[in-house]
Amino acid sequence: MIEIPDQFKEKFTGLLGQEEAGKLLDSLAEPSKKAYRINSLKEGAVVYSQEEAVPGIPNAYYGGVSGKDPEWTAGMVYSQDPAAMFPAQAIPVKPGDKVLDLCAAPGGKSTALAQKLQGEGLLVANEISPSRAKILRENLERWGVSNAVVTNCDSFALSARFPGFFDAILVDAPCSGEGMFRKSEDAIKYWSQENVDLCADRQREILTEAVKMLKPGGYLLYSTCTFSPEEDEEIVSWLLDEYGFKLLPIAAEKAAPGRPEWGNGDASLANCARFWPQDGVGEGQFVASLQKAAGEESFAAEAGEVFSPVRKNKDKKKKGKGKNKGNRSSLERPSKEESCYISEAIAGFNWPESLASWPSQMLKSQDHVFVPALEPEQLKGIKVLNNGLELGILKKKRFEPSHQLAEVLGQVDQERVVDLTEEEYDHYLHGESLQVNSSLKGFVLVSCRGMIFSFGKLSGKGQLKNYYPKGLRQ
Ligand SMILES: C[S@@+](CC[C@H](N)C(=O)[O-])C[C@H]1O[C@@H](n2cnc3c(N)ncnc32)[C@H](O)[C@@H]1O
Repeated sequence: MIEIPDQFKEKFTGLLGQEEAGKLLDSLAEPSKKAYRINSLKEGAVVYSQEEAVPGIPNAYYGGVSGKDPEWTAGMVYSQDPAAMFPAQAIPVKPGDKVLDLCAAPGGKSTALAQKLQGEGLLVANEISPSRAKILRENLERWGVSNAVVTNCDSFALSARFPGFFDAILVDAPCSGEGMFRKSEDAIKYWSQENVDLCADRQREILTEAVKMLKPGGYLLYSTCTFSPEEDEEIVSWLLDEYGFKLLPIAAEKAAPGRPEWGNGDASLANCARFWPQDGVGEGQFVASLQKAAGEESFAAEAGEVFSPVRKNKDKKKKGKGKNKGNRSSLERPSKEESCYISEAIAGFNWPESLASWPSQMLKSQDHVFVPALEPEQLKGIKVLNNGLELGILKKKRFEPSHQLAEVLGQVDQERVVDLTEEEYDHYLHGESLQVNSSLKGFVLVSCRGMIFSFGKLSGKGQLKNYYPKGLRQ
């Protein structure tokens, strides 16, 4: 391991005292903690040990997972630092809410937020880096999320489109990464006080835009994986002073409280949660759960723009004329003939309840057919990687269902499934076609140990054509 910088040691000895700083530095020489979450949107038994639960996080356990296992390819599990599970757990989100994850890649927190929404409402998952946004999209796809919009832009572009729009916003800010010292040599190599200060400036910049997008009374969750007060208590103090937020307590038994004296002295800063590696939960993490004052003028109302997500709450579904009808003039609906190809190709599959009305919601953009999570008009000027559920692609007089659809259909029991042996599964992941024992014909879902991870196409004589995406093959 690379040597921890002396300036870091001195800084934290000054802040924590000799004894506590000694514990922190000793813990940085220990191996990092591995853990994983089980996807409650899908059913299935995972083989990994569930002996040691991560305290305070439902369906989360200590232990490693492999990206080659069906548990992973079928989106049953997500590998995540246990302390990093707390931000998404702490933010109050319920099905039907409109939620923004502003700095979202690779998607640990977005997948957890999608679980809380249970397919109802909207998740906008944004990432500024194009390569990381692609990974974010893949992770949400694997998780079987159909009510998310994955965007690739900066916070300014988003705030211009979504004033006063969101019920809850998670800002897991880019930071100096001191809490990642055990996991990443780069975090140590590039650490400097100058970088800490630069990160703090960028965090204020990102949060300024986040605040504009939050409804009055909405929730803001701010988190970092760093220890420096400049990026933690000082930022939260600024939010309290500048915007009148209220700090909410966080249920995290093993976390240490925030340090009011490291910020503006406001006693409520103790409501923040600090995870230190020496506490034994996981890596370093800082979490602050805030609520915006209610009754403030809504930016959305001022701007005269109030949009709704396409997916409604189950109990709020409108019968007859849909509210979203009529504002899609610029978008095409598949023709009758195309709708027939689509229905034919995907007949016989069971759909999650939240997507029950997909046939009346689908739209076409060139050859791509999708069920939007948000009216596309609202996303003008924003780089969108995915809006809702990509159903598939229209080819000459036929339709090919998408990989995302396979992962979404994996949420519910299916009859049109071919379950592969572990050996067959390995071949399928490589991209090979297989001879299997099945009399089914046409598109089928492909699983291993009962976990659906792909589409395939059967010839009727047991020849299974491989539809596992080329970019994901291993
Ligand atoms: C701590 S990571 C996010 C981890 C993620 N929330 C998760 O749980 O998987 C911070 C992310 O913010 C991104 N980022 C950096 N500057 C940004 C900006 N101005 N707006 C949005 N995202 C930004 C980084 O590329 C990085 O992916």
